[in-house]
Amino acid sequence: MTSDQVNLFSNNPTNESVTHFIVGKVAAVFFSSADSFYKVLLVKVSEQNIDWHEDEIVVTGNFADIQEETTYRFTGRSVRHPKYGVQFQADNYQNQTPTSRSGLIAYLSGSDFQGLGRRTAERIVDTLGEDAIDKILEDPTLLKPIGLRASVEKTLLETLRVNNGLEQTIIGLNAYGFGSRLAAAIYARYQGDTLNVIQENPYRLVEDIKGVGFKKADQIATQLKIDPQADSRLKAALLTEINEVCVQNGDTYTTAKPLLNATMQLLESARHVQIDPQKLADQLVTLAKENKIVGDENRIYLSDLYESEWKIAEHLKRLVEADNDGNVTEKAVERAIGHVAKASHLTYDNSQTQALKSAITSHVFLLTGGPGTGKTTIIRGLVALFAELHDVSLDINQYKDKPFPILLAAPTGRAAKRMAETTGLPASTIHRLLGLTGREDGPEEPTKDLDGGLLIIDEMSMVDTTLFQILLQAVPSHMQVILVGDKDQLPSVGAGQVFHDLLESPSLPQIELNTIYRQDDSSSIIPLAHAIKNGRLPEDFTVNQKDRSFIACNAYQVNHIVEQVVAKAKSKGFTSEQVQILAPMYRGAAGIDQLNITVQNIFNPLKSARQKHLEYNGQDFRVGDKVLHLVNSPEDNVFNGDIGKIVGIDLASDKHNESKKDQITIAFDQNEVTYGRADWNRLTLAYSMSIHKSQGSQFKMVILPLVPQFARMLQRNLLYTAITRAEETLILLGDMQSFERSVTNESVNRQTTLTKRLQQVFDGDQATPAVPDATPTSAVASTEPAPESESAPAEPEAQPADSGPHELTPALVVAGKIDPMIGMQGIKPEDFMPQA
Ligand SMILES: Nc1ncnc2c1ncn2[C@@H]1O[C@H](COP(=O)(O)OP(=O)(O)OP(=O)(O)O)[C@@H](O)[C@H]1O
Repeated sequence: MTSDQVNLFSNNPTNESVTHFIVGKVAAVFFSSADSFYKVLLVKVSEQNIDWHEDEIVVTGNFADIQEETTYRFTGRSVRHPKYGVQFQADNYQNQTPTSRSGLIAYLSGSDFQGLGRRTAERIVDTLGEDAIDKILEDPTLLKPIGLRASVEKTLLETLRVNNGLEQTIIGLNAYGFGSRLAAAIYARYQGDTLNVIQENPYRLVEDIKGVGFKKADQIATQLKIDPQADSRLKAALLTEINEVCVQNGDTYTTAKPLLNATMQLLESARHVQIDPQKLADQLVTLAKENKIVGDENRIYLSDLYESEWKIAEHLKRLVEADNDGNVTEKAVERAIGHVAKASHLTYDNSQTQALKSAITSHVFLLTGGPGTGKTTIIRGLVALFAELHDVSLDINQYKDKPFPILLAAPTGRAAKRMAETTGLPASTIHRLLGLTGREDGPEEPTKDLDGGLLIIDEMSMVDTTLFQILLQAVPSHMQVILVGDKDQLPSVGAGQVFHDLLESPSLPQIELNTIYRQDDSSSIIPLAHAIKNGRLPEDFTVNQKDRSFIACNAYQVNHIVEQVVAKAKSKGFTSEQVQILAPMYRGAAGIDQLNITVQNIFNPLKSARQKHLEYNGQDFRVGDKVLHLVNSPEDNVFNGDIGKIVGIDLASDKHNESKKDQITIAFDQNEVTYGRADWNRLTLAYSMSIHKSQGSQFKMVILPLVPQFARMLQRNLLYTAITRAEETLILLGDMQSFERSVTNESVNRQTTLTKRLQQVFDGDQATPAVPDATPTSAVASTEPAPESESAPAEPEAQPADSGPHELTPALVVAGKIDPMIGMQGIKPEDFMPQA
């Protein structure tokens, strides 16, 4: 028994030195959690030391692979459940393999081991002794002298491994410090090989298991005394840092110098060792050879992002050049636009008319424009136009057993909801449209194939490279695709600046709407947005308007002013859902964290010491709090950025709390979700939130502090995105210089190569990047059959339209089409050594 198994003394109220246990056969598994090892079992008790006088007992705990009708030894403690009475809460368990001669013979000749009779079982025990099972597991060749039939020997080994190995694996994973969720994920990946894999190369976990970072793997490696200069360690650190750089900056590639510098720092600080720079440079090249990264000129990409950019370009070319022009004449389009304008009582201006015409006759079309310029109006118009020109009904009741021919989608739940409201038609998140969970690892995810004639994506600026590639892959060639967004908003959270890059391409038809229509109600927020977009603050910026005001203050005054403004808003009837504080950073006197506490105490103060509340991570959660969900949880139908309200808090100590665990229940628009402690890191108070998290949402009143402390973040697109979240009232606070700085600080473009790929693919210029000595390759699959050669098989021809997933290019690098070493030649340690 490992030390992990004896971890319950402290829970034993009566006798500090006794390990409580139950031995018994599992009669039934009452409950088995889908995403962890948690199970509730009914056990027929054969032995125990907990003063239990009944035949059966309910045992709960984290168990990997419990077999019914198998005997286990559970260690833990008995607890009294308010509803179900006494249960045994197991901290650990072990398959109870019999150790006496007769027990062992009975076990081996029992129903678990097909084809093994009593006589053979006796022979095994007589030959190998009473610890036969351990010996066999250690060295299966010991069975040879017994002379078992091959199939019997195989079953015997497999069963012994299942019965005895899994618990050991889970115990081993626990010893490495993995909790139930991660242990389940790791076991699911490596099965019976789990501990071997970890012992051999714990750094594999970084690549294979989401949620295991370099530092965790490095800790295990230290435990295992793995050499800090080991290749596997250097490679894992390099991959971690490429990811980090791309995630942090939103770039799709990096270059050798910053990458190698950051990696060096990670490697040296984590284990206090000096790393040989030449070895690190060598491993970068090895990673390229292993197709995990790609070098192109001086750029270094993760293979997935590299391929995604190429594939986006190729899919767009496939769509643009698809042979799907119906017989819609220009005249018919003009006539239909007239009908639609009349029905909506609008006179479209020139660029709007042009947008409608172009969009409805293009295979792919991009529409951008600031707030109030008519993007939604055009989406509505296009839906009506499409319906008229293709003679389809917009009555969703007529599509009970067939798909609706127009697909509307947006990157977030809130944006999709707005789209549905403004069009009166079904709209969904892109993830839901594609049947994705949001936990996808890479661009190779299988998705649903889309069905219909027209796809409109709103809030396109929020769509990242990977998601866009997955989306395009699912679009059949006959489908028209219209991408709508505001190019001046912040780019996606994930890598890339897809909408920006697409708009840079002359090969994609596009229109920018510039005339502002939503001004009739004397809104001054929209003109402010347009002024900011054009790089200036209006003259009247500090003059209070009906719908916006500016309050000059420093960082240390922000909190107090927000307090006053929110208290006043509350007294005027504003609810916490309607008032949103936005800020660029979490820390500091004017940061999100501090403002959350302040505003929480106005909208939802703790009224008495006896009121239920739970503290977590410096936040105090109370019933009635507005909270933000931070990750995608498709199993609960809640997604990153969803805002909800706490409707219940259950404390473990509550008399009536059957779960005996601390829990928070939150009502979202769509459903209620209960979070156990392990999931609280998915939540944060949402009275104040980051501008990035607010993308795709709008609020009646927005309060925005900008102070010099946020200097690092102050950029034009950040300010622009923040103020365009305000529907009716905008309160700006801070100092003029910070606002001026934001406006003049033109947003820095991310490092991406999508525009370049579009140009290369559309121009048919798919030649090898110009690198001396690089193996000559064709960078992307051409739609023309590739010349046959011995080494590279002929490229399959482009798939015919609408034939399932649109996988034009096989994994480029993997298929040997791209030399992963391009750009890697000649990388020398001095290229990335810190400057003296
Ligand atoms: N040609 C037009 N004539 C009159 N009103 C118009 C015209 N185009 C748009 N509008 C009106 O202007 C307002 C803003 O338009 P719309 O909501 O389509 O803009 P938007 O670009 O989607 O704005 P946002 O991005 O802020 O949601 C709406 O009330 C709309 O009816």
